[in-house]
Amino acid sequence: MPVENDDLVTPDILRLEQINKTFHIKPVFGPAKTVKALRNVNLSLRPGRALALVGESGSGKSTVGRMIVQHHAATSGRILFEGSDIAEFTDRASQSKYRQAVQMVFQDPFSSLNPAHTIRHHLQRALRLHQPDRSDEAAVRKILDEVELDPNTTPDKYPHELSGGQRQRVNFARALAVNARLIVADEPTSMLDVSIRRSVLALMERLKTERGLSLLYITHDIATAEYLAEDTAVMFQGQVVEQGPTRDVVGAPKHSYTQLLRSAVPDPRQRLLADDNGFSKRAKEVREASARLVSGMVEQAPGHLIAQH
Ligand SMILES: Nc1ncnc2c1ncn2[C@@H]1O[C@H](COP(=O)(O)OP(=O)(O)OP(=O)(O)O)[C@@H](O)[C@H]1O
Repeated sequence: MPVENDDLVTPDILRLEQINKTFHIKPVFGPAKTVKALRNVNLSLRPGRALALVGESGSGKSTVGRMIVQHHAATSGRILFEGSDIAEFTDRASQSKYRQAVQMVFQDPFSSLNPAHTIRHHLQRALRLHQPDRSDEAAVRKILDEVELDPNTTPDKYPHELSGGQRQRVNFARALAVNARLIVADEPTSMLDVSIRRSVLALMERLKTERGLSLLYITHDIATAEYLAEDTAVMFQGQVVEQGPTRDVVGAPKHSYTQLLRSAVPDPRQRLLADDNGFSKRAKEVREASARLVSGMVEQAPGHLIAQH
């Protein structure tokens, strides 16, 4: 189907509209503080696609993820899932349906697995709750096979008996067991060995294309966006500074902060010293300019939006 038609008929699975999030911090000592973690964030994700949310530490990426899974409420703005405002999912039935449909995979693959239970227990529990007619051993084996874990040996293992990469695969298997439609993956590969990061990204890509899963892929590594995501949004200090098709945003960035992020892809041979050809000075200037309030987004090419400050 041509993309133009697809654009017309496919509604977003997820949409953030003018999201603001302010944290009020009351330390034991010293004055109370407010942190504007998100400022007027607008994002959208199509079903069966991946959106990469890219930015350095503290830019607000995880806050976006945690708001989508309702760990935090928005200070203002709306989050729409399949067209419905998630703030209106207040009764038990609609909350449970939403928590089934949207699953989060965290950076630490151990954090959401219970060390006292086998992998079979984790998956059967998820299946029993959400797909009771499919909670047998065959279903466990099929899901393990789907995430490329050995269906013969894995069910009896405990989380500590698996590698980090295998544990992360179990987390994706659990999302499949509950029949999730959207996975929010917050730095899912950053605690894994470099050698296996790519295979976990490849698994996510496969779940997207074969299962039709939608993915919000949160990462500080802009280079990996190209591998997985059709669209990319770049955040800095709580604001989206550039967004659009990944081939444009990552391939030909227009905002000076995205360009900085691209140029900062680490080169182990290069150290940022005083004689770094002005890179540090330029980086400081770009960061200062990019932190200013976004006054609007200019459409550079179809769907490719650049913040004006
Ligand atoms: N629960 C909280 N209470 C107070 N401040 C918070 C809370 N969560 C996040 N923040 C603040 O909000 C800002 C954005 O944090 P967030 O964790 O979303 O950034 P991030 O881009 O995901 O960074 P990282 O990759 O380091 O997690 C930071 O200034 C952070 O200190």
